[in-house]
Amino acid sequence: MTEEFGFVDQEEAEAPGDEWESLDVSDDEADRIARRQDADFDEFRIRVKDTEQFKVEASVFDDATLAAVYKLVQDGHIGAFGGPVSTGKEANVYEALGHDGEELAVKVYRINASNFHHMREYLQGDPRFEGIGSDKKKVVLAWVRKEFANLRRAKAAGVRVPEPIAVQRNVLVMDLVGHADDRARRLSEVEVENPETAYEVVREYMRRLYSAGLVHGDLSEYNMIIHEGELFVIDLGQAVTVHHPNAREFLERDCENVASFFSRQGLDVTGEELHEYVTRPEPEPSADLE
Ligand SMILES: Nc1ncnc2c1ncn2[C@@H]1O[C@H](COP(=O)(O)OP(=O)(O)OP(=O)(O)O)[C@@H](O)[C@H]1O
Repeated sequence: MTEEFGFVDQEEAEAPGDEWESLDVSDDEADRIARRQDADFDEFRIRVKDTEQFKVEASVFDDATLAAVYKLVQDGHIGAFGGPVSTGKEANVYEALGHDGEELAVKVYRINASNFHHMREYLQGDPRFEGIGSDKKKVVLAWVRKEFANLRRAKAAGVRVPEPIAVQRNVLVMDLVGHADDRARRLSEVEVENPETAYEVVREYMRRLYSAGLVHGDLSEYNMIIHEGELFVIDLGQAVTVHHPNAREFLERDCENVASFFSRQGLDVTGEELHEYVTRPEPEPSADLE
């Protein structure tokens, strides 16, 4: 970990919930901080912009993004910022330290680089985002909050995902899987010692997600990470509810991707059979047991 932001010792703020009805992305606090004349924020901005890492990352950390990070520091979610874990076209993931030294992953979306037409396809038809409109910033910010809510829902359904901690504007804070010096690896990068067990875990997670009303929508060996033998599902930004008009198509594609990975590991599995397993209704509790 490098480049301390400084530690802001405050009561741990409540992480925002799934209350989509009250979601108002235009009235966002980080935007207000960025616009406001605030001596503390100005000092923070100068301090951060002076560090080597942020000079390099100037395209990601515009003033509004810095203000979002500032708010997360003030709220006690982030204590120190580390280097990048992954740099993508739409988002970068950084290591960070929390309030009590816990290791975090901070995913920062680039509003301008995001493919918002693609995002809109997933948002339109999702009852949580009715009336989202076509304003680019609104769409991207809704996407980030959607990823946060999806992580929560997946976790509540018993799917192993990084614990979501906070979301602010285009910045999502979650638990880091693995450690800064011992990174979690993508399923695609590891040698799967016991593909049968791994497949059973993945198919169970897909079933639990589906029973909780969600379809991942981009599931493959690239969006599952492994640490100390545990498998975590990540990147739930595009996950849609089962009511989405394309939910079936997305689920079929996820099943094909997963089955094709595991057939390459030597298993005799197909996308259809996986789809059947994931969508099979739960058996009713037997009357004998009541
Ligand atoms: N919570 C986490 N803990 C550990 N590593 C993580 C975490 N979240 C993301 N990563 C790492 O960062 C990479 C990118 O994350 P993610 O897939 O969420 O972002 P993305 O921008 O959608 O990436 P891509 O475009 O490559 O799919 C992951 O492959 C993983 O290696």
